[in-house]
Amino acid sequence: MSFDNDELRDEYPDGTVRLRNPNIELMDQDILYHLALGSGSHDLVEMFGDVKFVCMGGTPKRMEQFAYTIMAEIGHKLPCGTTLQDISQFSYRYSMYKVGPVLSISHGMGIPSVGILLHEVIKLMYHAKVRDPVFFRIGTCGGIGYEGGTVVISEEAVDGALKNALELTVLGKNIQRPAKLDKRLVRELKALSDPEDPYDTVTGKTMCTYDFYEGQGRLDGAFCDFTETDKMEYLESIHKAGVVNIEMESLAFAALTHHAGIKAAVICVTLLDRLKGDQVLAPKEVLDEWQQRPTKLVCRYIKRYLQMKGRLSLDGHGSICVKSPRRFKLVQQESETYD
Ligand SMILES: O=P(O)(O)O[C@@H]1C[C@H](O)[C@@H](CO)O1
Ligand SMILES: O=c1cc[nH]c(=O)[nH]1
Repeated sequence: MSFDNDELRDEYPDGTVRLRNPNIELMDQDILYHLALGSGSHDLVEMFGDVKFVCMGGTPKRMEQFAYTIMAEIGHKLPCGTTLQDISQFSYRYSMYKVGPVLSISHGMGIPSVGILLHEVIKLMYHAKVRDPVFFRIGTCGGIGYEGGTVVISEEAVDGALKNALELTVLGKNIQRPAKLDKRLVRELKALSDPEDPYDTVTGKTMCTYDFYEGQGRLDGAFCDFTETDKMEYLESIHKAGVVNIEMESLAFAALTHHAGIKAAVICVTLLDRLKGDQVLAPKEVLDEWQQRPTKLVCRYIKRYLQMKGRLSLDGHGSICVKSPRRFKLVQQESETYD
């Protein structure tokens, strides 16, 4: 596993997530309000200490489906007659599912929503003493020059003015956080795309906006003060600058994970080519199938990682096995923890 931000990796050599906030360890307890969890009320090490992958996406449904998909892929078994529990159900904000070493969490729409979640999930990683977690955003986007159904792995995130940083107003002053993503992770994910996949998987710059309509140059919002010519000039200019897709979370996702020294990637599927239109016209069943595509890539990455770590392998009969340093058993037979 590599890190682009080597400075941070040197600073925190044991791989645990350290907070850039001295106040937290002085507090009696830390209430992760929007997750319905707390360091005083829950044994976060026991509950989350084995987490390795944190996968986020906009909707609770997508992330519940992802949790069931990854469960089947890694052969994780639930006790008979049980279903996955939404751990953050009583926050009434986000949904969170845990499947072995994988957390699947909905982040809602836009930078403020994903930003609040990232603060609390990064603190959760810290309280749980998780080592070297990898964060993924599994999302949807508008393509720039790419048809609907194309998978885009972000090389970096830029704002609507092509700035590669998240701007925040803190105590009345504007601060900027670089919105960097892990380059090696981009290459590893791209290498996991299969030539047999019936769609393209591409890499490039992702533009992140604060709005779906005017902010993304749409002509079909409730308001529009520009012409179609203005819109096309803008979209062509960002296309020329290397932007391949537009969505609404990557800037905060890249900036906050980078600031915490956490390796992260953004993988989205395009719902339309914005050079050809504004409205999302694909039927619901098609949209549902497209949304599975980034998920497949992330599943391949997680399975590959677990196989390389010797925690997941195929036995002589083609069944998935989960190994631990102390034991090796068929996961089909019982529920597993990854230690
Ligand atoms: O992960 P999702 O599908 O929520 O990402 C994009 C960006 C906005 O949140 C939303 C707009 O439709 O879709
Ligand atoms: O065009 C689109 C489609 C999905 N999400 C966005 O933010 N924009």
